[in-house]
Amino acid sequence: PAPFKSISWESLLPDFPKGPLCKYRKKASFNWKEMAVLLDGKDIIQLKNRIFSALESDPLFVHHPGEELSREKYQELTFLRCKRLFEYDFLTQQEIIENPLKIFHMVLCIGMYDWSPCIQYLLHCAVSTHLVIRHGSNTKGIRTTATFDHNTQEFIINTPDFEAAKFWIGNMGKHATHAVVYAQLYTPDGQYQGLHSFLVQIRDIKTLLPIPGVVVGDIGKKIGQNGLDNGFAMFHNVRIPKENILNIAGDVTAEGKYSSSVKDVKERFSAALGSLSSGRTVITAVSMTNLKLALSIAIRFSAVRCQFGPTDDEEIPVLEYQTQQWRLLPYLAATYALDYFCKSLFENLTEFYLGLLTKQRSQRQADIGREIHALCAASKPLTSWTAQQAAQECREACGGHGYLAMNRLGEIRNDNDPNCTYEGDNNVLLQQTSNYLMSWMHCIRVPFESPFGTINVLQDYHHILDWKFTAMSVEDCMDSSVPLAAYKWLVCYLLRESDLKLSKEKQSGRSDFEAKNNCQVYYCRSLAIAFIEQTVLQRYHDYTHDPDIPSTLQPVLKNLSALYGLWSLSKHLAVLYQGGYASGEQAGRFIQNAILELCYRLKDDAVALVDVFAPPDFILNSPIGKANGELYKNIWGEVLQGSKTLNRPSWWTEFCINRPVAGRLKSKL
Ligand SMILES: CCCCCCCCCCCCCCCCCCCCCCCC(=O)SCCNC(=O)CCNC(=O)[C@H](O)C(C)(C)COP(=O)(O)OP(=O)(O)OC[C@H]1O[C@@H](n2cnc3c(N)ncnc32)[C@H](O)[C@@H]1OP(=O)(O)O
Ligand SMILES: Cc1cc2nc3c(=O)[nH]c(=O)nc-3n(C[C@H](O)[C@H](O)[C@H](O)COP(=O)(O)OP(=O)(O)OC[C@H]3O[C@@H](n4cnc5c(N)ncnc54)[C@H](O)[C@@H]3O)c2cc1C
Repeated sequence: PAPFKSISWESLLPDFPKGPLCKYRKKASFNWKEMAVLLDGKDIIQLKNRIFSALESDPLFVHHPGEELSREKYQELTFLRCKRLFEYDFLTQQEIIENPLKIFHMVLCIGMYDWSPCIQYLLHCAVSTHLVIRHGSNTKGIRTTATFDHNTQEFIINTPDFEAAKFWIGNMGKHATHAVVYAQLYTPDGQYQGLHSFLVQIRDIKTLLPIPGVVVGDIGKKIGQNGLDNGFAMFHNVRIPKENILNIAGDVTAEGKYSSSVKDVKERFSAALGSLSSGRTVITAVSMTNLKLALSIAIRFSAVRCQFGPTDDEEIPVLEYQTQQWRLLPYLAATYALDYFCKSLFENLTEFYLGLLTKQRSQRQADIGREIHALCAASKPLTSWTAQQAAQECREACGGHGYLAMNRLGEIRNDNDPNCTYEGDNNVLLQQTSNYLMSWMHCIRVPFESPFGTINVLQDYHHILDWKFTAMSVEDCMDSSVPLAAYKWLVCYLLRESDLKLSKEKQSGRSDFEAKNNCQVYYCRSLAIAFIEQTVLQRYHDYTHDPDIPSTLQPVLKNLSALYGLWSLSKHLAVLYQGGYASGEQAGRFIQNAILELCYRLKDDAVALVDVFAPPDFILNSPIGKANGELYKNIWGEVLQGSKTLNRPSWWTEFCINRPVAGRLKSKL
């Protein structure tokens, strides 16, 4: 990040309008602008400002308060906005090469406005990764085939039946003309060669009508993201040129012989699916961004909305209540920890991609691929579920106003929901992470490390299993080193227990498949979750305790780190006791009291902490979340903009004239 002193705050981060939120802003222990510059740096803040102001000034992105768009209209508008994003072309190639993290910020800025155009745009950009890949979770079981015909030098793509249809595919419902189709490859000798991807034209580029042999259409209304057109497709012996195989995993010669630099079918499978890691990393960040949106709204609301008070004539902001603090502030801490984690994961991903681009074939490159896969297969579940729970908590934390669609919490919740499912169902993905961790069990006795160091904790496995909770007071628990130590024990313990359970299952005669199935709940699933929480906390703890962090910001950052760690850990208290890490009444009580104390200490910083990451009002688009904190004026302003707010309903005669005759239709039997 750029150094603090060289920056002009006025141009980069303008002050917020005066209003009811000033009271809390004045109480903050730190300067929110200094924090924003520390976390993002001047360059990224400028990029964000550029994108936000382009969207705000563009009539195509204007909001339509009080207006219900039909799905067809919303899809059309989304497509126009997506086209406009291509016209803006916010980043030059040079900028991306110099700082790939800018792609990440660009995507999230657009998504803060609306995920539908953002994802549509991403999917168009990412056509080279995977527009279509579908047999649900079990990708090995995809039944679409690609058979090479060496007489015509074409692949024949075929969907055997309706159940094998591609379904859910983004952009495919109405407008995609080409798709990347994953299919099982067969060579003319009848040999099966595994999963490969192919570029297939599905619609005519001039008329948008389907190509002969392709049945393609829209799957219908979804719970959220309705600007996006998700579709289905079936292929009836559709012929595509030989060059359309995307030869990541292997290729076919003109004579129909299969060749691949990766000999092992299993490795080819991983290579074919490797691109999914980028999607999962992006979705981790998308979910974290939803946390930012939901919390910006709920915390600003809570700082202004007053209910009850110590005396009859004094009402206090609901943020002053312990419950409200405990419901919201741990999610605020999670947002900071996950934001940092997302950036670091993206950097890991960039290293992986650079290796791919420079055709690295080293062991390290392969290990990076495995580690990234294990990390994002658990970070996507962690972050999407955290955002899901937070969106609901924020909705309720804003009371009735949270349920008003104009305040956007419902949209955030519904648009976040599929993050738990697409690019791999969360529960299915967690198994990938636990498989990876279990695979390290055989190395436990020799020195080992992973490229990003996330499994290095296992080097001290035997020693860590003897650790105990040693804090002697609440004050002792106020640093993230305490939950971090507990997490290290938890990961080692759950790894040992999962391994033991698997061995027992196998010893009792169960097949490998059955044995694994019987270890899912309370063992492997908990292991994967504990591992990713520990990794997020480790990275955030290291960051917040770095001596280079300005002393003006370090106390609040350390509080956030401690709160995130303790709050996440508190969900595992039963296992900490069960496994003997904690004992007696005090341990649990210290953790609970430390959480409450940290919430209390952070409450006066909460508004400033959301000011750091909240997008401008136009982007946040929530009257109760506006930066001026004028809750009631903002709500009224929006309510009165509805074109029919004060109108008599078109069906008024049904009420006033055609009155019901009570009991007229009652059964006479
Ligand atoms: C300068 C350079 C800068 C570069 C920067 C990079 C920038 C990148 C930006 C890119 C943007 C990307 C855009 C994405 C847009 C995202 C926006 C959101 C839009 C969402 C749209 C939704 C799209 C979809 O949903 S697509 C469909 C996705 N479908 C799935 O995910 C299916 C889920 N199922 C699976 O993935 C698999 O089948 C799985 C994992 C369940 C495997 O099950 P199975 O039991 O059959 O196999 P295993 O025996 O467990 O595995 C065998 C072996 O393979 C390894 N492996 C599996 N997957 C992977 C992988 N992805 N990567 C690596 N390795 C993998 C597995 O670990 C096993 O290995 P072993 O060693 O044998 O254990
Ligand atoms: C909004 C949206 C957009 C999408 N866009 C695309 C797209 O562009 N391209 C694309 O290809 N796909 C897309 N998808 C599909 C998506 O990738 C799949 O829905 C996802 O991978 C989950 O697969 P599934 O629906 O078959 O669920 P299933 O696998 O049928 O899962 C059903 C339930 O069974 C459980 N389950 C399954 N297997 C196991 C197991 N082994 N152990 C324990 N539990 C298990 C799951 O946890 C889940 O709760 C999209 C989905 C959505 C919701």
